[in-house]
Amino acid sequence: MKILLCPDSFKGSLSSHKVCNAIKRGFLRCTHKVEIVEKPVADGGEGTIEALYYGLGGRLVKTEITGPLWEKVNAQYLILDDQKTAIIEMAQAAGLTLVPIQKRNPRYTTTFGVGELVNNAVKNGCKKVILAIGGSATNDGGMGALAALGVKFYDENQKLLPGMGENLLKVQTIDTEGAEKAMNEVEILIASDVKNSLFGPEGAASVYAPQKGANEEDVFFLDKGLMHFSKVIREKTGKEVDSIPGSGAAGGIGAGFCGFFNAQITSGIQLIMELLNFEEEIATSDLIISGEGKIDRQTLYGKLISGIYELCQKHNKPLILLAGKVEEEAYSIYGDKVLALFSIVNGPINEDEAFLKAEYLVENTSYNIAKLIFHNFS
Ligand SMILES: Nc1ncnc2c1ncn2[C@@H]1O[C@H](COP(=O)(O)OP(=O)(O)O)[C@@H](O)[C@H]1O
Ligand SMILES: O=C(O)[C@@H](CO)OP(=O)(O)O
Repeated sequence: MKILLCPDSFKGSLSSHKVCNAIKRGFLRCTHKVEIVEKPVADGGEGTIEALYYGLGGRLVKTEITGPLWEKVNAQYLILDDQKTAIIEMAQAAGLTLVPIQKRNPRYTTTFGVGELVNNAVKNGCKKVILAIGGSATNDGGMGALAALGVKFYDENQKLLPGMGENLLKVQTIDTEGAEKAMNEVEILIASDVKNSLFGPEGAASVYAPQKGANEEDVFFLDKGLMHFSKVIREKTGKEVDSIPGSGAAGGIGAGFCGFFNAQITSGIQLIMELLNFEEEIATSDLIISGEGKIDRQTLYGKLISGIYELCQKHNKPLILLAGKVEEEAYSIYGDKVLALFSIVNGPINEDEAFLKAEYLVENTSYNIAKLIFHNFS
């Protein structure tokens, strides 16, 4: 029997890799007569590099770059074995978790470090960059990243503007003369975790800026800024970036890249599943176990598990889901769709305790699942 383990991370408590290990331990406590394949996954946000490094190998490059608050941070990206493809996780340079709660304000955070990572990869010989976006602290339309790659933005007085949400509305002229020439030979594939448009009620600022610390006034200001920014990009390049699905992901960084470089936005989940050869793994497995921190109404809509679920349906394979929390609505929504749905907690414990015991609880639930599967009823 082949069992495929492909959980997302349990945000706040366990990386997807740790969830895999704990499930495996649970099964091995029960039986060794089973082939277990571990494929930790991620949706393009935090944890993407870790999951892809585990699945694809390659070389991790560590470097110091500019963080979202303009301070220095350590980050890493992955160069695949072809030596030409780099995988960059935006959250490493501009992630929300890099900003303490009291300092969160997407008017002042920057994606400058994302541009530095791209530059570093290109200087290391990469011709293709897969940029996984999401989990960001920024709303700068990619202005910071573009600035790090040599694009200059000026206000009406010809004053050079640092790339951040606060300055989007001030951009009057754009100078691409100094842009890195090597970028002309680079293909950028932007793996986006969501499909939002750049501005408006479904845009980057309205939907995601509040979780980054913006108040109502900030949201209004940033939304106007992104609209203006796309207008000046259109005037400069002739490109309409605001209507591209996913241009509103991660504070609009995809829009900026599509405006000035050879970039395309695609679904992060689909891309990661293709890179990790998921369809074949699922088609050749007897049972698939996945999960995430919380299974709720949104789980099957656009999130990573929805992709896994669709492939399980296609190949008629049973899927078991594990989660720290299973919202009540989830049982009625998914109950008939998946083979089983388990919360790992073993009693009315609080979240701190659940996080602390998470590894043990995943292992224990998996042990019990294994006992059920391998019990001989005859
Ligand atoms: N070990 C755990 N036990 C109980 N609840 C958990 C655990 N880990 C994560 N969670 C819950 O899951 C939430 C995160 O949901 P998750 O599905 O992992 O991420 P996302 O926000 O991307 O959907 C956390 O805020 C927490 O409520
Ligand atoms: O970074 C962001 O703006 C959002 C959407 O891309 O990501 P997440 O909701 O995963 O933090």
